[in-house]
Amino acid sequence: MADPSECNVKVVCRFRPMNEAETNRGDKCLAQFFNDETVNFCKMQYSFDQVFSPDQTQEHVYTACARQIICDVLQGYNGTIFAYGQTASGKTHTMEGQLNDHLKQGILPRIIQDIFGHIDSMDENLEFLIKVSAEVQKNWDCLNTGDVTKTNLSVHEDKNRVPFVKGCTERFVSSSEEVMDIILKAKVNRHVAVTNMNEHSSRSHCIFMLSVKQENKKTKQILNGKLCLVDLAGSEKVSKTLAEGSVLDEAKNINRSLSALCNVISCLAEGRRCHVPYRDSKMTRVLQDSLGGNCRTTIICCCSPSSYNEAETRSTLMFGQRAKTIKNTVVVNTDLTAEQWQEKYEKERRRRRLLQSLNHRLQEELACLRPGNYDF
Ligand SMILES: Nc1ncnc2c1ncn2[C@@H]1O[C@H](COP(=O)(O)OP(=O)(O)OP(=O)(O)O)[C@@H](O)[C@H]1O
Repeated sequence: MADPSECNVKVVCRFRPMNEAETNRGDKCLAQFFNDETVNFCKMQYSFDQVFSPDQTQEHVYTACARQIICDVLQGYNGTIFAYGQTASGKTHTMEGQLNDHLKQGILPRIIQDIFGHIDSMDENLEFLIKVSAEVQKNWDCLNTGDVTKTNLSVHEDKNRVPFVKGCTERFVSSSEEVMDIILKAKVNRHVAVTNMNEHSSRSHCIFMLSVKQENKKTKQILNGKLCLVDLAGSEKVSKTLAEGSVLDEAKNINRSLSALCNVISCLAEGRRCHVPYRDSKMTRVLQDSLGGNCRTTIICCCSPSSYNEAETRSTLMFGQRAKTIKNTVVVNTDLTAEQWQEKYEKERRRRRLLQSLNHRLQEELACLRPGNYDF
């Protein structure tokens, strides 16, 4: 088993192009790009692990910030990619894109195809068990075809204290086509759920999980990698959405969970790890392992270059700057084989014997030092 290693959360920033409405309105483009790591927005400079200007392709973004995660997951690490930014800043474009268009597809379909491509070319002694699940804001279970409006699934912790959504449907899959089919159905379910709940807002967080368990038939070694792809709801101010009534309540709810996310990030960035407020929202609880846990995490800050969105873009860039300082400690998730358990047992036995003899020597020393036993 690999030793734990500390790695920074990787934070990248992607600017979308000015859109037609912004150009027609005469908005100014406030972003200037100098190199791959720096952007100048409204006369302030921001540095990231990588900066993507509007002309950079989906393929480029995928290769630069997502491809590595496939190796991580297949080596038994957990990996998360999440997109943060205001509405229409390009989160869904980046995470999903146009699912069936080879050039315009985003990270999710590319990762799925590459994972299965890697598996096909790997050692034939390896046996894989892959399952997927998807959930959205209010913990709707998107893969549940029987009752799509089943809401408010609760968050529990597994034996390793890792939170998970209890009762969320998981599907075993055997090909990238099967996963894509499931994703398309999940999108329809999500739409039906939104309509049934009479919520006309498209704002919601969407979390897609893929677990890969692999067993080496020769060595019996088992590795468990988990991939989590998150498309967060837009982080704009509620007043800008012109929402009213139940939509306004929902918008406030979403903003509460995003503000819980910001509080968690601030806390981790300042190194205050003992009281991280993960429990302030279900979304931060579900993402607990990705934020400050056992996970290689990439955050994609999606931004609009337009002067109309200046405040939101600044706030997204500041969010990214804070998140850059977070460090996660990652370990390979492995189930031990019988021999490894035996080895671990023997090692613990040797350690126990050593501690017992040390304890014995210290007891003797203590007895000698007790009053009246000094031998000057
Ligand atoms: N980098 C880009 N290049 C070209 N078009 C883009 C880019 N980013 C976003 N767009 C376009 O901008 C529009 C809004 O993008 P998208 O729907 O991805 O935003 P979003 O942040 O997911 O919004 P919401 O929070 O409302 O879901 C879409 O039409 C999308 O195709």
